[in-house]
Amino acid sequence: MNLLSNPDRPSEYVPQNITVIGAGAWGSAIAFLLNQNHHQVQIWSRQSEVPLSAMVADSDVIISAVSIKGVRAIATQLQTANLRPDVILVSATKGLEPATLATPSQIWRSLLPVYPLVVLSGPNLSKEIMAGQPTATVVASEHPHAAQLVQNIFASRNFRVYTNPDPIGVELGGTLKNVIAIAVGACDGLNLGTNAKSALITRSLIEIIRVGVFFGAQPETFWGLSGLGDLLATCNSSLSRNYQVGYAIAQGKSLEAAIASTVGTAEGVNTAHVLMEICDRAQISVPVSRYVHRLLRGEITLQQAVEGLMDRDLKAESLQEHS
Ligand SMILES: NC(=O)C1=CN([C@@H]2O[C@H](COP(=O)(O)OP(=O)(O)OC[C@H]3O[C@@H](n4cnc5c(N)ncnc54)[C@H](OP(=O)(O)O)[C@@H]3O)[C@@H](O)[C@H]2O)C=CC1
Ligand SMILES: O=C(CO)COP(=O)(O)O
Repeated sequence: MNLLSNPDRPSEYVPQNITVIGAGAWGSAIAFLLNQNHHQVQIWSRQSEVPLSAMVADSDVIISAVSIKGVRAIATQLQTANLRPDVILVSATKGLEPATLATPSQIWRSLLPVYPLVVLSGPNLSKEIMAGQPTATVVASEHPHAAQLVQNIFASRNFRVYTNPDPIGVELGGTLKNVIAIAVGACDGLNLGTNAKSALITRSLIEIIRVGVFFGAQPETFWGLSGLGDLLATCNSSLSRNYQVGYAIAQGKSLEAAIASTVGTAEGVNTAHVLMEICDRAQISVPVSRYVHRLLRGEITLQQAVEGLMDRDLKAESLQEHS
């Protein structure tokens, strides 16, 4: 059945098969939500005995929830798989690829351009979702019917899903806040107070928007769940792995020890490096992210980062600031 052929289908329409790629924290939470909605869900990971190409053969929807380092390998495998012609691809990764500076959706689009792609992102701490706590998210696509279909398959009493027509904006909100969560974790680890934390979060949102606009995103997207919403969630929760890394560094741990003490992937560490390359090339002013980057590279101490941010030239509170 062509899932896109009937835009007027009833909202309770249930696809036959969904494959979730990635059995980490996020892939497991996604599968949990879909199982609750009685879909036929299968999870594939590198440990699976069934080849990916065999598992996806009958899938109506394929959801990728692997970390950024796995995205290209997975999309490349799917290029030679015998996919349904009407399959919908969903990208749930929050990261940037070092070799190409690409976002996950840019990788998916370049390798599998013929299939509608939906980006799923929002304030979605997996442990809260697995505990059945109320959560909202965003599904964004240039194909409105694909976004609506993904909205319908996920929506439940505990999981409220909004559509959005700006996939790159939705994706970058979720990706770039990981760098900021490291800064805010460090801020909390140093007990710098609520004023400092609010200033960090608010000024960081401005720099996330600057980068987003460079990528062609709509500024208003970043005021929504996938921007401000995810920034607030990740910067206010010790469940966030990125926050945990910043907090551990403030406790005196090395970056290596901070990463080792964090269960799961903290994408913000890699994202900080890729983001700096993008911002250096495009001359985008991102002072908070830049100090996080210098801290992670061991170029400055945390105390120097705090002083450096506070000592910068005085300026107007403007979005249009350049370096
Ligand atoms: N956890 C959360 O609350 C949320 C996470 N995200 C994002 O989802 C992504 C995954 O996060 P999360 O599940 O938490 O991380 P985990 O560390 O728990 O899991 C990482 C997943 O990526 C897979 N993976 C890593 N490298 C490769 C590779 N080279 N090829 C194939 N698969 C690979 C792992 O497979 P394997 O087990 O075989 O190593 C595993 O399934 C990240 O981008 C994260 O930012 C987004 C929203 C919420
Ligand atoms: O993206 C997330 C919540 O929306 C998860 O954040 P962490 O990757 O920092 O745990």
